[in-house]
Amino acid sequence: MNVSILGIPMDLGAGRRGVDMGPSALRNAHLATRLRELGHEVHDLGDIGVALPETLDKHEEAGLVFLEPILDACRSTVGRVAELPADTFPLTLGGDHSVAMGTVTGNALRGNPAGERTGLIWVDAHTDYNTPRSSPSGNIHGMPVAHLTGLGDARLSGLGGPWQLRPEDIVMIGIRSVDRHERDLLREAGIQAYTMKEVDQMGITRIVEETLERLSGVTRLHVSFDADALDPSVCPGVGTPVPGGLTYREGHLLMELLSESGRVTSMDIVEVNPVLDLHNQTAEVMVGMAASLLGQRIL
Ligand SMILES: NC(=[NH2+])NCCC[C@H](N)C(=O)O
Ligand SMILES: [Mn+2]
Repeated sequence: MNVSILGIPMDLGAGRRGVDMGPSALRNAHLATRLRELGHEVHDLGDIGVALPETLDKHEEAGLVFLEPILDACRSTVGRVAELPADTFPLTLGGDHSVAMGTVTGNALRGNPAGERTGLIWVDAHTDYNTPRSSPSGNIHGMPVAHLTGLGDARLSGLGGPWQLRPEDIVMIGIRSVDRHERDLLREAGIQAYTMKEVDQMGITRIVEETLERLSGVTRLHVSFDADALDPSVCPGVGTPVPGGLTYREGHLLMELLSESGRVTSMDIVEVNPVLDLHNQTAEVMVGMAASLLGQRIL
């Protein structure tokens, strides 16, 4: 396959600094080499330009911290991803999870004049379904999914023009941290979320079967993988760790089964924070996850 790597070195959406170095840490963990070893043709397109917080006044507008520079980066990302050829697999590297507003929208619009439906598999400890009103922090990385479905601030929810993600086309896996008002919004939208309780009870295999069944009507499928979905013992380099996460093998099994389905058309790796990491362990684990999604097998 043809794989296009694109970095979005942005930490403006997170409460702690450091995930702007995520793309660099992932490249250092031999991302491209690992994928080439699997037989893929890999093109690294470099990084999207993102403003540095040191050059900005910390600006909060209507409950949204750093709205303007985040909007700029997401708009550039939409443009860059949407123009990629239909036969390439975009692998986008965050950055905090607010980058997903750009990557998901860009992939949904990419070579899609007929308006085919896009499915989103959100692998995360958090549902990231806050709006500026429900958010306890004002940090935009807690809000991308809400904006993708049209809630919240009109500038962020309008990144795809009239395009919006349908709540029925979203499945979340690994969830164990949801804010109080965020929970009500999720329920109202009817988004399918497999919490860690369901992961424990049902196992990853059944969850993947149900997920693919639920998303059987979509032709394009994006996986947005937040490193904090995995347990902090596996991925310590994250800004908002939550105990009780996916094991190393659960993460790989999830990627292996999705890979076998042959239906995933793009992926993000986000929230890798080298400042908080141990010898780049988190980036190395996440490179392994991408490799499993792109065909790596034990035997
Ligand atoms: N992508 C993330 N790490 N999101 C964490 C969000 C934390 C919290 N729910 C908030 O909205 O502030
Ligand atoms: Mn997230």
